[in-house]
Amino acid sequence: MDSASAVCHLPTPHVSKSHWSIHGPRFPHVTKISCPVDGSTKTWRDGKRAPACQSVLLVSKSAAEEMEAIQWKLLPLLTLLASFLLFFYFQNPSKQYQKNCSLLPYQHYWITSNRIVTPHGVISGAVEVKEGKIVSIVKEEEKNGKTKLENVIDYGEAVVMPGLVDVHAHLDDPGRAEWEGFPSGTQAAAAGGITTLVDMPLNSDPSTVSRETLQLKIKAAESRIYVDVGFWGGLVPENAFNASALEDLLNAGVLGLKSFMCPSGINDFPMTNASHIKEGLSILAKYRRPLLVHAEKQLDFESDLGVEGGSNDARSYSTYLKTRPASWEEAAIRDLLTLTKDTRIGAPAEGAHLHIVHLSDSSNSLDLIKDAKSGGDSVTVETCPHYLAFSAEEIRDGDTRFKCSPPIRDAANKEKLWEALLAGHVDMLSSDHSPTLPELKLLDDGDFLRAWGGISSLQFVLPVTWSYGQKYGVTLEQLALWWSKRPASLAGQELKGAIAIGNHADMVVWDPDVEFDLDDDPIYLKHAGISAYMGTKLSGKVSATFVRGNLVFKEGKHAPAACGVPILAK
Ligand SMILES: NC(=O)N[C@H]1NC(=O)NC1=O
Ligand SMILES: [Zn+2]
Ligand SMILES: [Zn+2]
Repeated sequence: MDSASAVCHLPTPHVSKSHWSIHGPRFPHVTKISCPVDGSTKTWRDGKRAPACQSVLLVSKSAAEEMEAIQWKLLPLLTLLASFLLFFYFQNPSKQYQKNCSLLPYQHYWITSNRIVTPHGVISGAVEVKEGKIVSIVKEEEKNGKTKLENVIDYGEAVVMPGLVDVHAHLDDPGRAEWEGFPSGTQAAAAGGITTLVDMPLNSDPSTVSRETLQLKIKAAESRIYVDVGFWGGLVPENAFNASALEDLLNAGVLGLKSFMCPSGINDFPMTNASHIKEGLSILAKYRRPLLVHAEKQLDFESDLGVEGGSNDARSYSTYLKTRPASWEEAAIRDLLTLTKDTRIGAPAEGAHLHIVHLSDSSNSLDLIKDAKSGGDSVTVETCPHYLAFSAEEIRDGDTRFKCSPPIRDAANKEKLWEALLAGHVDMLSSDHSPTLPELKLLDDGDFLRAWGGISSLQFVLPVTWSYGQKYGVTLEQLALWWSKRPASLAGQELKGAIAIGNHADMVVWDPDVEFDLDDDPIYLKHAGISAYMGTKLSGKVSATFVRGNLVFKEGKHAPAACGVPILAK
């Protein structure tokens, strides 16, 4: 080697240690090195070829030759080692990974059932899953005579449906993980057939209102989620008029924004007014992502509280109901719908979309929404299982498990809500799973006015919808539309929400005919006791849940590793 023209090829750290000393803390990809011959130092970026190294010029010719000889001797060994590792990796790309992520020993398999719910109807046949995706769907009659399937899991008469996509859950992590948390919440979701959750920006601490706070969420979710989780960002007065802050939050990957038109119950998540919401919609238009709004507007209400014939007993549900009348929902929705005219085709906020969360009032509020939709506003609305399952008349004094906002209204309202859902005026369902610590539910006092408002339901939403929907003739296709297809589309997840070729293999297997006692089953919610559903029986038992092809839940057990992924918008 001609020492005068020697170029110092930067060695990899382990090979170089005998020739180069590495100093100080190693920042990712940047290391400080020094030359032992002349003591000069440099910073070195991994993998980059360095400029001519004067230090090496001082290395004697024989030393340089020695180095080269060693390198040549090591080369075949290293090549052999590298090919062995590569061979092992490509032969077995997912075995190591899958061993803990899935309760199945393979990644290419077939699921067969007599009731597979597809966008083209319920079929008897087989779904082929490979490396996390659905690669083929074969009807029973088309299968005959074809090659024998391998790795078949036959579910017989059990229903195979797209996994549920719950666009409204409060997992409270980080900061209030003692209320719920990513591990417990996503295990409950998996046990309930939910394969994707979108986490609300409030009830965690801090609220998700900036790039930095979103990053805290993502960090808290890392390796701790059993299903896929996306995040809504908060639209609050602090960021609403700050376009660059909102864009920063949207660029960081939130799937859309969420705001409140009344106090949220969380100090660092203040309510917005119409002008904040207008600003939010104008930014969201560029991103084509939705704004979700809690639509209740406090009015100076003439309440019956304390007047003759009325009761102001805080333990009585009717007292609470009177504090949040349907007119609050109606007033908020009326305001919102003056803004959504801007979302029409050709209007200034075309591309933005407004989604009204947890509608309870099935009367005037719903009529306003219907009109806005028919006028071309980009608007959708969800309701929740608790508004479809319960009615005010049945809620016993002091049973604050049922406290939520907007409140559960009377039985006639519930009937109309079902009608609207069946007629397609309510677009989708969500859990609004919003638990807290049992002591904040004030179960002992039974004070409806002071107890935390929020229903705990995540694990039960599928059997609840099915059981209470029987009376209305709910079909499997409707369930898939309300719980999977439409919410996936709201969240911008076009590869989720349907059993279709090319989609993520997110599926739930459940038995509509099996009735079970909730108290007999393992409950994965952090505080099962505060759920209004405990102590009841439901039909429709989940037996298996697949997330991107991984069998994450089977017969009461979860896969050992939490392999859900955070979903970030691009
Ligand atoms: N902060 C929070 O979770 N609030 C929820 N609880 C509830 O009952 N309705 C809500 O919006
Ligand atoms: Zn809400
Ligand atoms: Zn909520």
